[in-house]
Amino acid sequence: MFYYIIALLIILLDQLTKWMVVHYMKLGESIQVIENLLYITSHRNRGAAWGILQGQMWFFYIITVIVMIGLVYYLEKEAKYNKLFGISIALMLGGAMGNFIDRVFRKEVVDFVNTYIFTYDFPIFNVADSALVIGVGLIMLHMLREEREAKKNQDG
Ligand SMILES: CCC[C@@H]1OC(=O)[C@@H](C)C[C@H](C)CCCCC(=O)CCC[C@@H](CC)/C=C/C=C(\COC)CC[C@@H](O)[C@@H](O)C[C@H](O)CNC1=O
Repeated sequence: MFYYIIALLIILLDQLTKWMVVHYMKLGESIQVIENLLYITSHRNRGAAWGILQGQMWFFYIITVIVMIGLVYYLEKEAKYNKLFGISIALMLGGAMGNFIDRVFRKEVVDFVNTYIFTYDFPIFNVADSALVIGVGLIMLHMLREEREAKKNQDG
């Protein structure tokens, strides 16, 4: 149950930030936060990461529903016994849901975090994307840790 609250908090934070960008900024408007590093730019994306698959909403609905069913399944089956794994699933669940809500109600995803990493203009993303990427990263950490433990047990 605790993990669903994390997912819910991610969804609320994601939707709140997107709502503020939509209501207080014009499309394309940019606010500098840290010069040459971080800007808040009001942006919309009808695709997935890097704008791939523009407008393929049905594809996104199907993929997102499959991803969320898989995440809930793992959360119920495995993650109850492992905090790190549970939190990463919850982050991904919240992130997937955040963008899913945009795709259903807005038919596009609101993005606003505009970072220039080493002058490369990284695609503009949002809280939901960050939760997804952090969740993916934590899952990899969890798998590495499990592998190391398994090896240690094997070596005796
Ligand atoms: C983060 C997943 C993208 C997110 O997937 C989702 O919603 C999921 C739940 C549903 C998708 C239809 C299915 C996964 C597609 C996988 C994918 O796309 C490859 C992901 C690579 C990833 C490594 C894990 C890199 C990171 C990229 C970015 C995020 O950097 C922080 C750039 C984000 C900007 O292009 C922004 O415009 C995107 C826009 O907000 C819509 N977001 C999505 O489609």
